[in-house]
Amino acid sequence: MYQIDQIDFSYGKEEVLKKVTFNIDKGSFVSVIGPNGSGKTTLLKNMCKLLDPGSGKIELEQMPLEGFKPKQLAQKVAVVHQGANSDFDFNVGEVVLMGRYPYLKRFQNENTTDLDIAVKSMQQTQTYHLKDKTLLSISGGERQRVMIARALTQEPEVLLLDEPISHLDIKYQMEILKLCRDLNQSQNLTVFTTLHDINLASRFSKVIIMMKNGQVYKIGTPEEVITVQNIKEVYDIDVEIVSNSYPMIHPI
Ligand SMILES: Nc1ncnc2c1ncn2[C@@H]1O[C@H](COP(=O)(O)OP(=O)(O)OP(=O)(O)O)[C@@H](O)[C@H]1O
Repeated sequence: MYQIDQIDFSYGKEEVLKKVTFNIDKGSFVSVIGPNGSGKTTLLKNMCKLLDPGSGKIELEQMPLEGFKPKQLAQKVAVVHQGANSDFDFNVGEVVLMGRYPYLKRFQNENTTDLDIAVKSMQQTQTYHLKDKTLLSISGGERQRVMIARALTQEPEVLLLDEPISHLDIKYQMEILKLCRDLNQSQNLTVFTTLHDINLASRFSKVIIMMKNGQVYKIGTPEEVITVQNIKEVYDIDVEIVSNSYPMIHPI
C-alpha cells in the first residue's frame, strides 16, 4: 500500500528523519512508537504530503505521492493530526460533513448519501449528540473524536492518526482503538498511528515501528519489537515484560 524508501527530512539545518525505509501492507495496523522528538509526527506529515522529504521517495499503491492531486489523495488517505483544531468555530456536524469534500465537484452540495455517511461516522465515534455544538465549545477529547469522525467520513483506504488518544479518557482510548481495529478487520482499512502508550500499541498493532533519533530502530510484530533490550536502548528505562496474548511492559 505504502512504500517509504530512504526518506530524509530536515527542518532547516536540523536533520529529523534519516534514511527511513519501510513498507505498509494493505489492511495492516501499524503503530509508530518512540521517544519525544524521535520524528514520529514528522514521518506522518511526510506520508500525507504536508511535508516533502528532502530525499528518498514515498509511493502509495505504486504511485509517487507527489503525483496525487489533493482530492485524489484525500479519497484514499484520511489524516487526524495531533491537537487537530480549527480557528473557525464550525458546528461539529458541519466539520464531520467536510469529510465528504474530496468527493464533491466545485459548488456541488452534499446529498443524502453524504449525510448518511457523516451520521454513521458520528455514531461510530459517539459524537452524534454533539452535532449542533460548536467545535470550540466541546472538550479536547470530544474534539479528538470529532476529528476521527471527519476522517472516517472520507471513507479512506488508509487512516493516518497522530496520537489519536492523547486527550481521551481510558474508556474512549479503548473505544477509538477498538473502532480502528474493527474497521481494520471488517473493511480492510489500513491504520497507521503514532502512539505513546507502548502497551496499547502492543495490544492493537500487527506491526510496530520503533523510532530512535529519526531512524527506524526496529520494525516487526509486537513480540519482535517490544523487548527488554529494545526498550532500554530506545527509551533508556528498565522494564519487565509480561506476555499474555501480547507483550506488556512494566517499568521497574
Ligand atoms: N516545525 C518545526 N520546526 C522545526 N523543528 C521541528 C518542527 N517540528 C518538529 N521539529 C523538531 O523535529 C524533531 C522531531 O519532532 P517530531 O514532532 O516529529 O517528533 P515526535 O517523535 O512526534 O515527538 P513527540 O513524541 O514529542 O510528539 C524534534 O526535535 C522537534 O523539535
